[in-house]
Amino acid sequence: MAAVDGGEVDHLAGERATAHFDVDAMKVAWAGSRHAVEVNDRMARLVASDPVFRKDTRTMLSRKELFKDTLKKAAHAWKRIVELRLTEEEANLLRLYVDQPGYVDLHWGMFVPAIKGQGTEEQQKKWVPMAYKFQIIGCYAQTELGHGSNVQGLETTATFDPNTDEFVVHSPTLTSSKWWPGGLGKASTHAVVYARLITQGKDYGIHGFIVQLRSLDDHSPLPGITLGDIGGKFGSGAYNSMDNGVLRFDHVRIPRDQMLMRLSQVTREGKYVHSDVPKQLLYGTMVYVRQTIVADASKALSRAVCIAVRYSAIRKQFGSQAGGPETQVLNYKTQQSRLFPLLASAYAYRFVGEWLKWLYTDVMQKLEAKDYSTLPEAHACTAGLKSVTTSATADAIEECRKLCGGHGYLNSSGLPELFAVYVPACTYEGDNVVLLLQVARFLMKTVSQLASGKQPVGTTAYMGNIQYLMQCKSAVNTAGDWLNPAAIKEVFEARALRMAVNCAQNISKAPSQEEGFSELSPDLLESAVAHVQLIIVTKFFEKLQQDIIGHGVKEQLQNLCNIYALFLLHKHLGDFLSTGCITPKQGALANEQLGRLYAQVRPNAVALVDAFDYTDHYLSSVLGRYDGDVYPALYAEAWKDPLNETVIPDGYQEHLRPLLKQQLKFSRL
Ligand SMILES: CCCCC/C=C\C/C=C\C/C=C\CC/C=C/C(=O)SCCNC(=O)CCNC(=O)[C@H](O)C(C)(C)COP(=O)(O)OP(=O)(O)OC[C@H]1O[C@@H](n2cnc3c(N)ncnc32)[C@H](O)[C@@H]1OP(=O)(O)O
Ligand SMILES: Cc1cc2nc3c(=O)[nH]c(=O)nc-3n(C[C@H](O)[C@H](O)[C@H](O)COP(=O)(O)OP(=O)(O)OC[C@H]3O[C@@H](n4cnc5c(N)ncnc54)[C@H](O)[C@@H]3O)c2cc1C
Repeated sequence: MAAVDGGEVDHLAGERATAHFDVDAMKVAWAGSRHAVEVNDRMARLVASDPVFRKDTRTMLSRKELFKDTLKKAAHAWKRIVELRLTEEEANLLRLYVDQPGYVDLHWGMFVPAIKGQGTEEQQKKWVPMAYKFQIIGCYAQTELGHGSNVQGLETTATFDPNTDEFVVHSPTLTSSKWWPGGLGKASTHAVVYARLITQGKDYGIHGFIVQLRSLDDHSPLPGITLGDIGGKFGSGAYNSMDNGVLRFDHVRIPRDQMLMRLSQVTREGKYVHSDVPKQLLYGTMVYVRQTIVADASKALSRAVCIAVRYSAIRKQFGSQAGGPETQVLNYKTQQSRLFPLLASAYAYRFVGEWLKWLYTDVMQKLEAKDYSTLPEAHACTAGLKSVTTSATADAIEECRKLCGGHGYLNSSGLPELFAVYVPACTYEGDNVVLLLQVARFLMKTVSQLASGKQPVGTTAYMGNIQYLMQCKSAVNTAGDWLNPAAIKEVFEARALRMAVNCAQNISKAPSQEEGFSELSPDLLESAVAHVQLIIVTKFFEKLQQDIIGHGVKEQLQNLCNIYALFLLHKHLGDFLSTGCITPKQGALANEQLGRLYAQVRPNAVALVDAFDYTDHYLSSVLGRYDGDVYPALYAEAWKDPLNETVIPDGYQEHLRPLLKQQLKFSRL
């Protein structure tokens, strides 16, 4: 039981008793190993039991108070990490469970990886130990006021001066101001800055540079540097704990050896030398972070679903006859058909995230061995999965809020803040539409190479089966036939391939490839989504092939996998019908099967969210409490609001009383 701060009575005990599987074994399947369950649990409890990490009044703090609270939590987390000699794995989890975005996320998540990925060994030796000891704090300064998506359009310049062996970093225009980097506004002492490298009069495009921003003595900005926070953001609490910043350079000089030189170098004389590696490795930090964002999607989605499932089991409406009990809203078929696909998606994203981590590690090993062949696929997979999982998760959190009715709209439900903190994931680390267009570009390239006989590999291997997939017809005859993984995989592959081939054919009719791509871009987005959904479905099926232990665990995962796939089929029925992959009758059978699967999930629903093993502290929701004791908690929470500090509100004398008196006068007219 994970709820360290839950009450004595378990109002959900009845729900837990109906589960048909071993919840502890499911925790292992979810976390990836028994070790992962143990370390997650230990770090979550450590955070939950520490009063410094309280967050129940976070949404009521002013921006300044919230920021200071974030600094305090980050410093305290670091103190605990050092005192307890936590491993890197433990420290990362501790920060995750602190659950308050802050400069440390960018320091560990982007600054350090950028230096490790793009710095030479010598540069890593110099900078990484300082970063590891927090002697410096770093951020990732790429985006500018004028350009974010178009990285090649960035305007900041770094001009080499051979007289002094320095780069001169400069912001030539207002739009070249760095804008958005997290941690930049108030906390960072250093940044990895992306700027156009100019040497010997030639512009060599975007490169990374380590730039010191603030004094290590008194934290004041160094000469020539203008720094600040860019202002309040969407929602209460939420991402406002982060100091997203603005940065301008006025001819700031840095030593030549602060250019990140693993991929290309500038010599003492100012000669530009590019190593024999693809230029796109410059984007490596983004690929790394996109991969972690997919894992985060399952975390955020499972959190929202956990709240909505538990509350739906407690909440009762209608159905009372002659004083009998009312119906739990979780028993309504509409509630199930909205909620259970989200539950299934949380599991699907968890497993595809696990696979993506493996893919990323594999590609990195190949890159070390100078094999760059898998780079395009790694880019397409990270970009596509980041895009599809974050968009669906943001929508799902909002759906969970609605599934909790009016109380879901209260900050104390945890859902508004979760949404506000999560929704920028659709934009940062690459706008989701821009990233899907990258996937589409990769797909169009793969389709065009089919004609030349090149066999696609990896996640596009199915395209090699083009003769069959372009004309096959689904053999599904009964609702039960949709439980056959081969039947599902076949229609997902046929849909993805046919959509891609249709796009490629239509592009080829345009005056130019570029015009065709632009004109067809809305269709290309849908084609990219179909391909990415196929990856997620396939990886879920592959997970089921693995050794899954524990009573009933595999059966539950099979149900969830089928729900995920058939829900997508139902939602995108238009794609499957218009490409001729299935008939309307087969579509109806899929929907019939979905209803049956929902009925099988119903008695297991609460246990399936218990398997996420979240503490009440992490959930931070009165509706999602482990013990289900929702109403007293809701009632108590209301009284914590600053508005309830006085019975008569501030402003009564100036603004309410005169109004009430004036109304009296009018009523005499
Ligand atoms: C309640 C509390 C909850 C707690 C919450 C917890 C945590 C929250 C805390 C933190 C959140 C974490 C992170 C937030 C921080 C965010 C950071 C950022 O946003 S950093 C900035 C990110 N910026 C972007 O992503 C920019 C997007 N743009 C691009 O990536 C490129 O410009 C784009 C669109 C790919 C285009 O590239 P470009 O070179 O201009 O052009 P082409 O399209 O022509 O591409 C040329 C070829 O290169 C290939 N390519 C492109 N990218 C890559 C890549 N990354 N890797 C490999 N290859 C790549 C592309 O396919 C082309 O290949 P071909 O020529 O077609 O073969
Ligand atoms: C909370 C948050 C944290 C961030 N943290 C950082 C950070 O730490 N460091 C950093 O460097 N940056 C950071 N960013 C910036 C982020 O990476 C960019 O905002 C993101 O890459 C999107 O770029 P943009 O803002 O230029 O959007 P734009 O590209 O201007 O997007 C505007 C619209 O145009 C559309 N669009 C753009 N190009 C195309 C196209 N080619 N085809 C079709 N449609 C297109 C988009 O889909 C979107 O609808 C952060 C952003 C946010 C919101």
